[in-house]
Amino acid sequence: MILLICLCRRKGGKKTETRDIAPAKLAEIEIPADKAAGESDNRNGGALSGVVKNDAKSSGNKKLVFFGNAPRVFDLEHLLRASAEVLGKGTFGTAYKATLDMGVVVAVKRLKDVVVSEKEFKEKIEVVGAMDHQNLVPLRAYYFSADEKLLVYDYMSTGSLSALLHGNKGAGRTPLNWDTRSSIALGAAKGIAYLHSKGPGISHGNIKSSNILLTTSYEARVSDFGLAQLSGPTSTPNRVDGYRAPEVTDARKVSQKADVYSFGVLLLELLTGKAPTHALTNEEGVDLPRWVQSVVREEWTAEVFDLELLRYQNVEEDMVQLLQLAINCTAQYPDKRPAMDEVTSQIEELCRSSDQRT
Ligand SMILES: Nc1ncnc2c1ncn2[C@@H]1O[C@H](COP(=O)(O)OP(=O)(O)OP(=O)(O)O)[C@@H](O)[C@H]1O
Repeated sequence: MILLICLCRRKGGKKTETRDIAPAKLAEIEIPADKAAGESDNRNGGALSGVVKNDAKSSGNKKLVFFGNAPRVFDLEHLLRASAEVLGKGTFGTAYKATLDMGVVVAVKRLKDVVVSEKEFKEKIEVVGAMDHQNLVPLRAYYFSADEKLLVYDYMSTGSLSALLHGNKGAGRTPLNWDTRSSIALGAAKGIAYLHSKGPGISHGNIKSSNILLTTSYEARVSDFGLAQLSGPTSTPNRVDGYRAPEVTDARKVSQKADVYSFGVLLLELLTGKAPTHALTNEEGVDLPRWVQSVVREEWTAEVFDLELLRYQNVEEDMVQLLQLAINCTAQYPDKRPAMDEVTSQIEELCRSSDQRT
């Protein structure tokens, strides 16, 4: 999960956005040992200190460790005093929206089932914190103690692509047009390609629409990078969810080509408006790659595309090309899938051609 943060700060009552994440440079803030209390989970609207465990005393002076050069406008004490609202429970723990008393809003992920030692945790999380790209949600800071592992990210107020696509089907829903969908696809592709560019062993491992977060101008930021390697087998992503590449049997051992498969499913989701679900589960949804390939190409326009997209007829050819790319990404054999930088260039080209047409 990586993050670009728009740290939403209120300065003199005005909301500002900070996006400049510098290459990882650790700065540590001493935290008082007498903070944090309570055991309860899943609180809505209470202080974060009511959620986390009180192990700061027994663990000595634990610190909130920051990444990057952004100004340190809060410390652990502020964070624990923040009012917390549950955003959702994910594979790796619970995410909270935390509003600090000076007006800063951040997202805090409280990790569960961390199996690695403190040393290993630090090594792995520093890799995450070092990622710096405008299409990633930046990890701003972390806290590690015996009982609590907290990650602090920029809070993305527009929420996730999943919520946008599937959350509100009612009359008040804002339709997502082609330009927005294709630029979300491009932003997400760039974020993933950046991760892959950091080395052949680096992959995201949990690409899905709830991990594509959006800025207020609908730019995509990929989140949740690097968490699978911190967790035990029980909390590895439940990838029998339609995004998992067929060759992935252990969700902790993913690959760049498995990310490409998951990204292909994400493209299908953007184009069809349907949530992917594995064919073997009984949940609502469809096995998107299988379903799309069962429809003959001549019927794609009538059968496959989200109805909301059909009003943009001058870009139909681009939609078909993106669908073809999604099918290539979801090829059964990893070697047949394109690399993420190739996927990015193709979407870039598509976006350019759509721009010329509109
Ligand atoms: N930085 C953030 N800003 C705003 N919302 C966020 C942020 N991080 C997570 N969320 C939202 O919080 C909810 C829970 O997120 P979380 O990443 O914990 O689980 P998930 O994406 O549903 O599943 P998984 O753990 O498998 O990725 C999701 O709706 C997600 O979109």
